[in-house]
Amino acid sequence: MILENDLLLRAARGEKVERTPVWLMRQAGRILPEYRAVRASLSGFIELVKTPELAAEVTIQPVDHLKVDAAIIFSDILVIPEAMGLSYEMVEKAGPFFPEVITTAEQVAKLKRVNPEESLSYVLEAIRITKKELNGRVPLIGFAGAPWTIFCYMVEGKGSKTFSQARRMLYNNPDLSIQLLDKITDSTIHYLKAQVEAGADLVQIFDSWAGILPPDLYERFSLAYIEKICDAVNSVPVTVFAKGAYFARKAIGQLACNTVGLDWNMDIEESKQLIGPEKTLQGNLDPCALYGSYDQIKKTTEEMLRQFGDHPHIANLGHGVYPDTSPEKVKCFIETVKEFTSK
Ligand SMILES: Cc1c2[nH]c(c1CCC(=O)O)Cc1[nH]c(c(CCC(=O)O)c1C)Cc1[nH]c(c(CCC(=O)O)c1C)Cc1[nH]c(c(C)c1CCC(=O)O)C2
Repeated sequence: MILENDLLLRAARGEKVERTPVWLMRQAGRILPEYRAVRASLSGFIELVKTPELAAEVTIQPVDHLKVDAAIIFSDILVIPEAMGLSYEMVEKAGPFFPEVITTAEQVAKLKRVNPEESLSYVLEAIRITKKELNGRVPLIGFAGAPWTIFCYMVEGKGSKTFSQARRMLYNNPDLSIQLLDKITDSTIHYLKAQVEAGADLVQIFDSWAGILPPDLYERFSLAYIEKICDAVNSVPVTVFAKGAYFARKAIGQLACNTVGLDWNMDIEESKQLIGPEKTLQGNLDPCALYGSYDQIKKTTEEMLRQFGDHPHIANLGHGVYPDTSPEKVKCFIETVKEFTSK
């Protein structure tokens, strides 16, 4: 299908664009009253993720209400561990929780190789419905967690500031760690390819816990697996967002991806130098900047855009939008990007 607005895809491929495309990580979610209304009618987050018609509806809400240049499929990175046999719960105000965590080789051996058409058919169906309802208005982004970030949740069992159980396994049992990372990587590749077949126009890999590893362990236990995914998924543009991995920017620039996501700690000029001219950069306004006044938001957004200059760029925040951000402030960010870069 021909897209009416394909700015995101052209920018990802490094082509010249009339203006910078803009979307927000976590745009489909609690910032929108329309999302909260759908969510309130259900027993929980996981039910929403598993009901394709409703997942498609909340995926499209930010396109209608915020006028972003892309939709991102409403799902979670944790659907992969669940499809491998490790189910999760989403505890209100606390986040994900896995009743069983991985500690032994027997458990890793028992994990299933994901067949997305079976165990993740609800995501694929949500993608098909979304594509149909978007009707070419904007591209649809698919996604998955990076193997290391998924490993963190499967070993730790919940969110953590340090993920010390997950990091501990890398030191105490590197062989088992590798077996688990291999299995996650294999399933993730199948899953992302299935998303593309279902209609995803670009895919993003979220390595949310990249920043907690020392550089050498990051190369061995995370980047090596992201590299396999980038090599395998080559029919649509790929974005790698490794939060906190400022030490790995040069190596990330060597991956077979199109776009590199920057978090708000990463200096833009330095990132351009390290990552090089071949990659589009995505990001990286501090999500907290959206708590400022309209004038402040406009000023900090314009300053960010000036720093990216004419380097291929997709405007976004440096991480997901915080749930208590006003949608009007989000709109101010989006409109500033559109106005400032159309000049
Ligand atoms: C680490 C991670 C997770 N999930 C995700 C990541 C990587 C990105 C990141 O670093 O933030 C990815 C994710 N999760 C969600 C999306 C939807 C698409 C989008 O709009 O970006 C995406 C891309 C929905 C969600 N995922 C979650 C919610 C909130 C649950 C709700 O609405 O009830 C949403 C909308 C829950 C979730 N899911 C996860 C956590 C830690 C939490 C709890 C924290 C929180 O509540 O925000 C795991």
